[in-house]
Amino acid sequence: MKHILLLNGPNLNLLGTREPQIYGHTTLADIERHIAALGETFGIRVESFQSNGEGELVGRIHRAREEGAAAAIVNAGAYTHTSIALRDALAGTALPFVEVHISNVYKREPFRHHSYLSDLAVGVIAGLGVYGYEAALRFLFETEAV
Ligand SMILES: O=C(O)[C@]1(O)C[C@H](CCCOc2ccccc2)[C@@H](O)[C@H](O)C1
Repeated sequence: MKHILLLNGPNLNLLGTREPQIYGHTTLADIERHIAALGETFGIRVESFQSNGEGELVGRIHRAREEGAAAAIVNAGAYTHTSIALRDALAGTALPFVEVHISNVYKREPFRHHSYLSDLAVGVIAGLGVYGYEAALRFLFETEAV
């Protein structure tokens, strides 16, 4: 069975517990369960990983490629806006990925308007709430990226 990586960055483990006005009430565990279940209907195994550490996220990207992941869904959190290391890991492993943001970062503070990842991504989804993760998975399946 083909597999993909669902990667979530710093503070996304807090989803559903704080700032619901921005990020909603769905927990990360709920997102991971939903995406895994939907992936199964597509014949895709979804491996989920969340870390608050930049280095751990970099290492998980390396491992995904080593293990033959076909693609990734990446919400790098605030590292989106700061991390050349994550950019280099995604570029270096050539893992096709969809960048997802729950909030519409372009309606928020200017420092969230730049991403070190977007030009490497197959596509970017922002502002659709947690539905962005499902849209990313459906896109990867329908376009046979996976
Ligand atoms: O909108 C997104 O998904 C973001 O990637 C979320 C990041 C923040 C994740 C923090 O998530 C929390 C969730 C609940 C409570 C506190 C933080 C933010 O730094 C990006 O600019 C946009």
